[in-house]
Amino acid sequence: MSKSKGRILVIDDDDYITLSLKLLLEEHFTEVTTVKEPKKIPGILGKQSFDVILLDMNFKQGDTSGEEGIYWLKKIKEMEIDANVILITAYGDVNIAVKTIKEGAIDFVVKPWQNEKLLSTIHAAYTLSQEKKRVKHLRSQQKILSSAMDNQFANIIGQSGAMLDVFKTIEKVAKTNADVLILGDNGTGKEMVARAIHRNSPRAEEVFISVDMGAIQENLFESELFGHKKGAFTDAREDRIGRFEAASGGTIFLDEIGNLSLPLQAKILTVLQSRHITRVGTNDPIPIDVRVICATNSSLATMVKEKRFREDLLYRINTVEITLPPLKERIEDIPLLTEHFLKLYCKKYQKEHIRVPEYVVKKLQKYHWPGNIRELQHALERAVIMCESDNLQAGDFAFLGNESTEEQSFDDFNLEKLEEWAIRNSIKKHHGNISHAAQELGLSRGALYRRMEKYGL
Ligand SMILES: Nc1ncnc2c1ncn2[C@@H]1O[C@H](COP(=O)(O)OP(=O)(O)OP(=O)(O)O)[C@@H](O)[C@H]1O
Repeated sequence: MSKSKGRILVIDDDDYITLSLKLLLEEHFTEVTTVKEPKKIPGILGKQSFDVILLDMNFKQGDTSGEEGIYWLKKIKEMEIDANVILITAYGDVNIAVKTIKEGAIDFVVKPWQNEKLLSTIHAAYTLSQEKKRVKHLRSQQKILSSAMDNQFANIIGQSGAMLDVFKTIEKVAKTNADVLILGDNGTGKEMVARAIHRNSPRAEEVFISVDMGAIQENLFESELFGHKKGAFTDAREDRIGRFEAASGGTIFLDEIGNLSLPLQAKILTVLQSRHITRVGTNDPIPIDVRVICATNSSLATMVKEKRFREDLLYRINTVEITLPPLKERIEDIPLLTEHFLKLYCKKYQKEHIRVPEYVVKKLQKYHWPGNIRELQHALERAVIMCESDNLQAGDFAFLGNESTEEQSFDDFNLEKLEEWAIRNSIKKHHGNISHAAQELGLSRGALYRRMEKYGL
């Protein structure tokens, strides 16, 4: 039998016991350390880490109370180490056994032991300590990932009336466990708002699981969301938990809920009503403790009228509704958002000197933004990458560039219109280079900027 990589610590004052345990355990584990005096425990645990600790219960001659073992068990637990403790004694008193388990030992072995039994107890403790380590590792990974995701979603920018209302609602609803439905077109920030609710809720330390309901294949839906048992279907090679169980204690974000077919809507409704899931291939309902936030870009009210969305499901998920207006309806947020993304991408691409002139911001405010904030974000990223001067130009935004390429023919000779036409075309001719355009127009750069601002160029 191959050895486990486990590190075992044996603490017993009896030389015969420590020696025989060392000989036995060294055949099965890579490292076995023995200690005779319990007062050395803090020192050794401070320096080395172990998977399993075998701790004697009585160290003083004639003592059979087990108090000393329990004292040292408490000390070990206080050190918050990963090792699992098994107590070992010559006196198999049930009361003591119960007390030790209560204090955090994972098992209790009576001397004289049977080798097979002792080994299987230690192997179980070792496996458990490996699992504990894995969970700890996954938790810390999850914390890092969540905080990276949260940072990405940390700053919800907005000062428009609509966004100030959204901020107020987030603040009120975050503290509760109420189900929230977030409505809005693509790229308006629905997931960002969902994350903000989670981050400000009592569940903030737990996971936030986002599920794109439109992206899950219909035949895998139940297995993805509720999990499955090994063998439940051809590809179910092992037991797997679903997204609801994975979100346990935290928040589940059901994005694009409007894309669910009617039969799947019925399945989700059952889970939301009963707060239980049943893994595919089993009959055992498992309770779930998750906060549910849904989002969609569809009008669920219209879908209900057209019998494409269940009315009872809508009333189940919309305890609180938050609507995010499209960007073109909150153009007062565009300057702030532009500044925010500019800063972000200037830093990312190490072009920290780039600015956006007022006239470009005005043009951005006139654009209709079908892709909303996501489109603005990508447009700024692209513009920062492409920009060759210190100032972003309308031409750095492909869609604005096109608008300014319209040829204009004049049959009226209004001077202001002619001036605007000359400035627009000169900037275009010089590919957005303001210095060159100013030179050609016979203006200083400052004078050109003032005119560009006047004409909203
Ligand atoms: N108010 C905001 N402030 C700053 N960034 C925002 C804001 N709203 C959205 N964003 C950014 O826009 C992008 C899209 O946001 P998000 O994914 O939350 O939108 P969505 O409505 O969930 O989109 P979809 O419907 O396509 O899933 C993200 O990168 C997000 O960081």
